[in-house]
Amino acid sequence: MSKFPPELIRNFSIIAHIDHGKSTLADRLLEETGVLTGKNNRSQFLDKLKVEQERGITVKAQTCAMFYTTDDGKTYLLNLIDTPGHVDFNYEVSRSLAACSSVLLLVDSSQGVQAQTLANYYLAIEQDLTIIPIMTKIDQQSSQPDVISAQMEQLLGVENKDILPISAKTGINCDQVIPRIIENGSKPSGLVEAPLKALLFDSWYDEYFGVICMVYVVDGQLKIGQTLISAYTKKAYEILQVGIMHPEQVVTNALFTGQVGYIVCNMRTAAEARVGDTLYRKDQPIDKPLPGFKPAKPMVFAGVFPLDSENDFDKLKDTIEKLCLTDSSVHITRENSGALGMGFRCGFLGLLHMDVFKQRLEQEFGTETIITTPTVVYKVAYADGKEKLVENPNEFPDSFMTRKNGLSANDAVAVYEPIVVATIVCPEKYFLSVINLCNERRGEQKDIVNIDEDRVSIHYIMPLNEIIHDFFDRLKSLTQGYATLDYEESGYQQTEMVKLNVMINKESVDALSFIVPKDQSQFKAREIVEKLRKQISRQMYEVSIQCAVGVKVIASETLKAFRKDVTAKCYGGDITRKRKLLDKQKEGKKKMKQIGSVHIPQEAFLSVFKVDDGK
Ligand SMILES: Nc1nc2c(ncn2[C@@H]2O[C@H](COP(=O)(O)OP(=O)(O)OP(=O)(O)O)[C@@H](O)[C@H]2O)c(=O)[nH]1
Repeated sequence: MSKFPPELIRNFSIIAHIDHGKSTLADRLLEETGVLTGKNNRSQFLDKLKVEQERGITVKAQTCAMFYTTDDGKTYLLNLIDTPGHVDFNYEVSRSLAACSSVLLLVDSSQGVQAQTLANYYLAIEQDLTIIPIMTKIDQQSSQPDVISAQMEQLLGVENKDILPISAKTGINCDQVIPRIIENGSKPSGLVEAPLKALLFDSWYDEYFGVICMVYVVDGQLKIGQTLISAYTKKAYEILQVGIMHPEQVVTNALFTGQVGYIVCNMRTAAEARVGDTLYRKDQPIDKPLPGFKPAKPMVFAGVFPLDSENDFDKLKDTIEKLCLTDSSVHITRENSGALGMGFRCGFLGLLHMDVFKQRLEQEFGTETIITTPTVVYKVAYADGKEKLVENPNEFPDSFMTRKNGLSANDAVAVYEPIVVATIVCPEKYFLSVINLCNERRGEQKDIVNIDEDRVSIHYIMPLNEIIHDFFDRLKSLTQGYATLDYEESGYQQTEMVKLNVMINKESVDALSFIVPKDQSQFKAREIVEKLRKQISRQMYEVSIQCAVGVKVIASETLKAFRKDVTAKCYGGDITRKRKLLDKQKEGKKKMKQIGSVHIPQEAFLSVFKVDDGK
């Protein structure tokens, strides 16, 4: 590819609330520039993963180069960097934005400004990007262009005359989008003659090429055969292939200042490609790396176990390893549970990320897995002043010491939980229900702003633990789907939590223990033992189901002894039929987990893990 001077390059992203039409607009732009032709034209080209197509959401940011020649004969290189829209993936949004100079800020002309529009807008402002406001879906009957433009003016600091109304679906005004990007968007501001500084902003694993890194050449240039150094690890890599995504890999052998493209070098694992890292040339040392990103930090942890731990563990291990090659933001360690056998402790960016991972796992793995109740990472303080991060309920202390003197070093004295600032945008008529829900979930009101006559934007400080347990679903159902949510982590705050231990016939079932606010422990304990009683069928002997905090039992149920006589319906003495039924019963037992002498069906675990606060 010829060397494009930075003034002929525009790197931009499309940012919007989920479902406001980013991918549809991206497809339009690819069509306008001839990237999508009959051969590869399918809707939403940028949404590559199967899960993305099934759920219609973008999970992983994809990038595509386009060429556009203006009336005065100048050819521009436009790099579109698609961004995911869901709250869990905010870190992907910010890392994509670091490769851009401008953003198309897209707002649905009937939905208006939503929680993620605001969150993404602030991310773009923080990074000093030029904002090109676009109002889309104007073909819709429910579209309210005047109301929504006024909202955009008020909340997004844009001028009415700059808002471009379009329909990405029918194509109205879509031909004006690229000219706007060229005229109003900023060019990259790097230094052509300076030593190379390339920002690694995305990576994935390709079965054929291995690790592929997306880079933005901030200063200088890079070429095939050069040796690059990672500013983070100081490891050296030889560039084996360089190119652009157009939309598939197209080899160019070099990338120049301001360009975005991919490199293949001898990186072995996705973990080596650290997003936010600066790559520089071995023969051109640099003073300091580019400012990095906030590293993606797992916020929600859960255990993942095969249903049949004896036979399927290796297969699960292979599948998880394979998935992690393409999604390095999942954090994996081995976990051994007395009840569920060998499995993995996995850390996710949020609940949607966990859900997407689970769905991909089931697609690849082919069978169902057990995912234990998700938990956040607690910080536990000990008497000797040390602190420990706890991501597994089993490592949570059984009790906390309240007295000041006579403590030994290992005594836990306090617990802190992660908190977030949540932004909820909803119609005013649901305002009270939303406030009640937030209060119920231990939230603390920060402020409330009227967006317009009908809608409000509500800010709450909330424990993350309350958000990960079906908060979003409850919010949606209370507001008939109208509320939108975004949240940002905001450190830790001291709290009072206890660990609930579940015991079956006095034996502790590690996989079922979980952490709850102290003042809800009684209610939660009752709920668990009742759920278990319903799910565990009667056995040959009496079974006690108990829930305890430390050694103190706070809820218990007893199942009376009983043998389910599966042959009762077989009148007469057909011994073969009777044998068959008994065999079937035995078979059924195999699908159960044995806790001591008690067989617990998978459904019992699943029912406890299923988030349901009974409201
Ligand atoms: N009527 C109409 N529908 C549109 C338009 N643009 C997008 N849509 C529809 O809106 C829905 C969401 O569009 P997407 O392009 O998938 O939205 P997105 O913002 O990429 O979604 P995420 O990637 O999940 O954030 C789809 O059903 C589109 O067909 C438009 O201009 N007019």
